[in-house]
Order: sequence, then structure tokens, then C-alpha cells
Amino acid sequence: MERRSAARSSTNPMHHFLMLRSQQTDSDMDYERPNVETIKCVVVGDNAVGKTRLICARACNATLTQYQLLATHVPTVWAIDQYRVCQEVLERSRDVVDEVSVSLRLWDTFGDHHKDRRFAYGRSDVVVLCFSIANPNSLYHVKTMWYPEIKHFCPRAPVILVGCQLDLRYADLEAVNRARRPLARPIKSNEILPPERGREVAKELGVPYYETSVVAQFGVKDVFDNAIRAALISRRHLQFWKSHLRNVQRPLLQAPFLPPKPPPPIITVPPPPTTTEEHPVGLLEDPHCADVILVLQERQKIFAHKIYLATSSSKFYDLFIMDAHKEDAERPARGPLSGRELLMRAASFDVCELSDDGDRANLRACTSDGTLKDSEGARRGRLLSSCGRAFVSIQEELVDDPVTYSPRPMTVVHMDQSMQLGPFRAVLRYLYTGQLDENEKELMHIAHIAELLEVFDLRMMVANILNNEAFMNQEITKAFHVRRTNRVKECLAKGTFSGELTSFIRNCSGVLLDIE
Ligand SMILES: Nc1nc2c(ncn2[C@@H]2O[C@H](COP(=O)(O)OP(=O)(O)OP(=O)(O)O)[C@@H](O)[C@H]2O)c(=O)[nH]1
Repeated sequence: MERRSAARSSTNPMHHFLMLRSQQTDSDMDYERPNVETIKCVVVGDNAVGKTRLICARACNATLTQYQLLATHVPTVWAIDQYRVCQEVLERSRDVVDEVSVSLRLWDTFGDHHKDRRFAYGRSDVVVLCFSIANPNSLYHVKTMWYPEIKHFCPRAPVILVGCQLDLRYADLEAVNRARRPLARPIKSNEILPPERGREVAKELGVPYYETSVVAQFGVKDVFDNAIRAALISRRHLQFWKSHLRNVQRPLLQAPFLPPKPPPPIITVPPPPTTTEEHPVGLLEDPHCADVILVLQERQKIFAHKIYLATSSSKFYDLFIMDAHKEDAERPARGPLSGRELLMRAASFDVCELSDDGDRANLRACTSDGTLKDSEGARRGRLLSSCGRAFVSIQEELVDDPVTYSPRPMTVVHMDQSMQLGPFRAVLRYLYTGQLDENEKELMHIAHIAELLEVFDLRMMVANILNNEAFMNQEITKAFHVRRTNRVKECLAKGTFSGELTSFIRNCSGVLLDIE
């Protein structure tokens, strides 16, 4: 009685433990309930492998975050007399395993090898032998030091091997090491043990193996339920008259740990372009994802993007739609394009590039269905006399990508001979951005191309500049963006254009097209 009140008055758990070390006798074990099997379970293992945390997780339901755990290791022993001083701990010791009521008494021990633990081992029913999966030495000591010690002090007690700190197998070790106390030995990824290493040792010793993590709250129940089973089976051999132990199972296999899902990637959508370089017009200078080549005067090639052209010029829209339908209509009969066919087309493009006006005249004079044929009858492109004056022909070619330099199919459109590079670039800039620089030199040429392409707003912008009313062009630019945004949305919804750029625009919410 005197001893109990002394234990209660002390707040230092170590004090409780040491006091009990010197004073505990068999009569202290509270066999207060009939048919309740009190089980003494001793927990041993190297320093800092996680014995005390494991015991607290079972005895006090203590769960801590990884960072609370990391910051707080001091060599400690959880005091066994907590079962006397704390009602909640006593209640949590009670359990029913395989229909047997038990009261599990957990004994924590020092991890230092040289300490004398014979008092703790005395009359133990089961020994939980711990190592850390992040410390290979601690597993080595299981064989060389701990198992022999257990067999020496309690040869008949069953042993359970436990790999603690399992969460470290899946943790970001750099972050863990940063959060650990400054003098703590860093955990190295090449030291993390796979489950097989623990299982091998367990097999060698002939004991069951479990893994735990108090951070992930995994395996704590597995360890102690099965420690109880091992203890009860061993007791059944000695106390064979206890019929309620009949249904106790042998320790069970542990279900595998399901590693936590990695956090979803953080996707940041870039803000809408602000500078000229970031603006879609930048794609004209640096033609990423180009899917069309516009050929001017049979010499100059400009890489461009169908989605920009088609959503700001109905002429281009009709051209690409018509081409896609025509391709679709022909494809089933002809089958998919073979590499050879594409190469033939590449060859035909080279011919076009080199041809002079005379050749062009010949091409214009070709077959009535508008399809150009080479000597073997293969399709070489389609004449576009029915599409007004802006375009001469359209065809698919295998072309070296201007960025990756690897060949890929692109649509090649030969533009009307009257279009010149400088003004045509200004028109393209308008088609990409809705803007026209009022200092453009060749305004009349620009107006001419705008008329051919039926881009009447651009025609109007030219007129405004010529009439010294360039300020009115801002409204046209605004209207351009509203109109094009709607068209892009429509194209994305219908899947009208399926190139790389279109997918990119779909993925990044239309940022490159200034879609709000
Ligand atoms: N990540 C992780 N760390 C753990 C876990 N359990 C224990 N630890 C860490 O291991 C350290 C030691 O835990 P303790 O339970 O005090 O170790 P011990 O085996 O009782 O150590 P001694 O008292 O020195 O014998 C803690 O400070 C934690 O940093 C776990 O499940 N996961």
C-alpha cells in the first residue's frame, strides 16, 4: 500500500520503473479477474529502434506525427507501473483474442547492450524483439546479441520479431534527416532494409515476423495480438486444463502494408502572356508544334498553326475543314498513309519548291478533280482554284519539324503568288494576335492579302490607320479576341483540330490563345 502511494506520487516514469525493478514481486501482478489471462510481454531491442513508441501506441493509444517523433528521442523506458497508476492504461491492457480475455502487461527495457535486464525478463510470457528497418546494425544485433540473451534468461518464452519504423521505407529521407535532432545520425537510403531481410532472420530464428509504424499506425495491433497468441499457446502447453485456450490460433501472417499514395502533383497554370515574346506571335518566330507550312512564291516557307489560322480567318477554317473531310473520305479506301507514300509526298514538295512559274502553270493545268498526280498515279496535292484566289494548292507532306528536326507529316499550303513575305507576316501577326502595327510600311499590300483571305476587320484596321484613326483599332482587337475565344472553345469542344498545339491549349486552359 505504502509502495503504491509512493508510485502514484512520483511523476517521473523512470523513477516508477526503477522503483518497480527493485520492489515488484509476483503478488504485484493483478490477477484480479478470474478467466482473464494476464500476459507479461517484454519488449527488447537496440537503442532508439522504437520500443517505447510501440509500447505507448498499444498501451496509451499514443500517436504522433513523424515530426513530433523525430524531434523527441531521449533514451527512456515506459514505466510498467502505469498499469497501476493509470486507469485508462489498465483498461487498454484488456483485450479479447481468439475468444480469450487477456490483460496485456508491456515491459519496456533499456536498449544499451551492457545493461542488466534479467529482472525484466523474469517470468515473461512472450518477448517482442525489435529492430529498426532503417538501421541494419539493429537487425544484426538481433542475431548476435538479443536472441542469445533472451534464450539465456527466458528460454521457453516465445519470441516475436518486429521491424519498427516501417514508414521510413517510403519517406522523403532528406526531409526526415533535416527534421531530426542535429546530432542524430542521418538515415541513409541504402541502409533501409527490405521486408525480406527481416523475414530471413525471423525464419532463421524460427519466430514470426511483423513490421510496424507508429506514424502510419500500421502493425501495432498485429504485433501485440500475435504476441498474445504466442503466449497463450505456450501457456496452453503448460496449463492444459484451461479449456478456454482451446481455440487460440498460432500467430497469423501480417497483411502487407499499402504505402501511402504520393501527393497529387502541383499544377500551376502560367498567367496569361503579358510581353510580346510570350504572346502567341512568339510561336511564329519559334514554331513549336507547327502543323502547317505556308509557302510564298514557291520559295519562302512559314511554319504556322492551324488552330490559330482557322479560328481567326474563315478562309483558312474552310480550307482545313475541307482538307480534313477530303482526307477522311479517301482514307478508308486507301488505308492509312504508308511511310513510302509520305516520302513520295515529301519528294513532290521538293519538286514544287524548285519549280519555276512554268511548272506552276503546268500544275494549275492538272487534272479536273484538283488532285495532282505523279507519274505513278500517286496523289501529290490538290489544286484549290475553287477556294478563291488566296490558296493555290494543299497537300500533306513529310517534313522535317523545325524544332525537333525529325520528319513528320504537315499540311503544306501554297499561297497565291501575289503575297509577299513582309506584308504576309504582318497579316499572320494579326491572325495570331488581333493587332496591326500602325507603323507597318506596306499597308496596301496588307490590305490586299486581307481581302484575299477575307479578313475584313484587318482591312478595316488598315483603313483606320490610313485615315489617321488608328485609335479605333483597339476595339477591333478586343472584338477579335472575343470572337476567336468562342471559336477556339467550339473547336476544342468538337475536336475539330487535333494537333499538338490544340492539345496543349486544351490542357493549359487556352492560355496561349488568351482564353479567359
Ligand atoms: N519514423 C518513425 N520513427 C519512429 C517510429 N518509432 C520510433 N521512432 C523514432 O525512434 C526514436 C526512438 O524511439 P523510442 O521509442 O524512444 O526508441 P527506444 O527503442 O525506446 O529507444 P531507447 O529508449 O533508447 O532504448 C523516436 O524518437 C523516433 O524518432 C516510427 O514508427 N516511425
